[in-house]
Amino acid sequence: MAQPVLQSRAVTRILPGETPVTLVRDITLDIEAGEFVVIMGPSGSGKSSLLYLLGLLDRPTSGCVLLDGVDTARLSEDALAAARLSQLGFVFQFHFLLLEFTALENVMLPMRRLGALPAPAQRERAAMLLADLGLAAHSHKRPSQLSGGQRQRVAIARALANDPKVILTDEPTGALDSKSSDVVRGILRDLSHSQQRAIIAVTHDHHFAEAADRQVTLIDGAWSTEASRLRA
Ligand SMILES: Nc1ncnc2c1ncn2[C@@H]1O[C@H](COP(=O)(O)OP(=O)(O)OP(=O)(O)O)[C@@H](O)[C@H]1O
Repeated sequence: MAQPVLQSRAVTRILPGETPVTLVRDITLDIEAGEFVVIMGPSGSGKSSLLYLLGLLDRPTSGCVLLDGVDTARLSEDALAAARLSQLGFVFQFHFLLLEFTALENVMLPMRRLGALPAPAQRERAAMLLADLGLAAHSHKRPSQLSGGQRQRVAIARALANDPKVILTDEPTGALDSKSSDVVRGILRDLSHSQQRAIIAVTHDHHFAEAADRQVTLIDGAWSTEASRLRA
């Protein structure tokens, strides 16, 4: 069987302090290439904390996260940043696009940071990604000239800029109307099934259950019994 693209092994994250706070405990999860996994659970159950750990934005207190079989605990901060830039894509509830840049320039940014392509190729790829997401006519607009759904599609194009294996997304439909939410869920599903990218989505949006391959649930930082049963 193929190596899972992203794995967490008994990951626990405790915030130290006078009263330590356990964000997540003993989380084991394997995510395959092309798999669309949704993480659900009540507010405060640790979903975003887990996504940050899986996205190498935070380090576990114990346990480990493996990216393509590599134990990321061994990586320096610089190496982690390089792995995030080249292998992971992020989409958050609020788009975090740079307001003074056009859609095209926003999508080019991660490519400029990585520096693997010459500028004309970066521009060409950004235009292609925007066109694939139905935004060819909007590539020279700034975020303020776009609708919420269009901005979120630009954010998805930006997440795809460096051709990541994994897309991690936190409430991608949280600020969208139901029509735009349908579009975003469909795009994420297509990215997993047609492009073989692993998609991990944290959400309260129950419509994701229909789009995803697998749903797991956190309660108080740990898998719920039901999720454990599904994993068995
Ligand atoms: N820096 C912090 N200091 C103290 N407590 C924190 C910190 N970050 C998170 N927490 C707590 O850890 C728990 C998990 O938070 P997290 O944001 O991961 O939950 P969540 O499931 O994503 O919530 P929501 O659905 O409301 O976004 C919450 O009880 C939160 O208050």
